[in-house]
Amino acid sequence: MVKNIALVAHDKKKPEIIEWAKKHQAKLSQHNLFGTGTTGKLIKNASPELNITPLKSGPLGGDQQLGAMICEGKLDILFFFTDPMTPQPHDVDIKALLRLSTMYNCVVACNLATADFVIESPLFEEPQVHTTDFSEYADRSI
Ligand SMILES: O=C(CO)COP(=O)(O)O
Repeated sequence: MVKNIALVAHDKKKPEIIEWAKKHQAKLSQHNLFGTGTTGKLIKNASPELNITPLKSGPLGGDQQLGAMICEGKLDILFFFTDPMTPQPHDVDIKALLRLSTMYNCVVACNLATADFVIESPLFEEPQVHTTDFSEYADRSI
């Protein structure tokens, strides 16, 4: 089952996601890949066989673009290697992206250990089954 997958990393975590993507390129290459600008470019340089659709750089709106994809049901998995030790100028966008991921039951891996669990899971190849039950938000316009 082909999935839409995003690859994103903060600057200090970029070497980690580049290596991780290279290690898992055989699996990742079976799916539709998206990346925030800088992360996507660096992964593609290191693993040219990974066809990554580039979005804006994170601080220029890339996180927001991914959030919009999640709202529209167009993203299945978000691999987002975050840096918990460095303040980010677009912190509000990062929080918004992670909030929408939670809201819409998007699979999210924010570190290497979880990324390994997700990509090695038998569910990785299965159709996505988790959707959000919006009935508790019935007073909202969906
Ligand atoms: O800042 C990011 C995610 O919050 C990532 O953006 P870049 O991939 O453009 O560095």
